[in-house]
Amino acid sequence: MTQVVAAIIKKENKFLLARRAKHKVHGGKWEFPGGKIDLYETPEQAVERELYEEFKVKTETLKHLVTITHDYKDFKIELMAFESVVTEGDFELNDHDQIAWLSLEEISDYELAEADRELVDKLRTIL
Ligand SMILES: Nc1nc2c([nH]c(=O)n2[C@@H]2O[C@H](COP(=O)(O)OP(=O)(O)OP(=O)(O)O)[C@@H](O)[C@H]2O)c(=O)[nH]1
Repeated sequence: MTQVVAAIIKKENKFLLARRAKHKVHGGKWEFPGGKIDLYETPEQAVERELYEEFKVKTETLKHLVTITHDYKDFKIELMAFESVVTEGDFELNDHDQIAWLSLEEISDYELAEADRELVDKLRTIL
């Protein structure tokens, strides 16, 4: 099972989502930014590294919020979501073609990565 981390970044009741670039696996789908955990890395280090690679922003990981698993048939992921805050930098797009700040209601209108529907449902109950 592939371990993936995702950052939940909240600003005035809106959450940061990013759209995966067309050429990537699940291209065109919206997700919470993050990626696979590298060998010898903690989940927190992975979130912070990914956010820097993807957007050139520095973040601090506050706490683990929820973990879900999803079976994409050809691979299975364990998706761990962490509450993060941006401490430095302005968003620059590298791996995504768009970002958006959305309320939990607005998120329903976006085409999410399959695994994220359950994640959003869980977030609704705790945030
Ligand atoms: N970052 C992120 N990935 C997600 C989410 N939901 C979800 O199904 N995934 C899936 O988890 C996997 C994460 O891989 P990735 O491609 O973003 O990770 P990476 O940057 O480390 O990988 P790469 O360097 O191989 O491209 C992808 O298959 C992605 O579609 C989510 O909310 N955030």
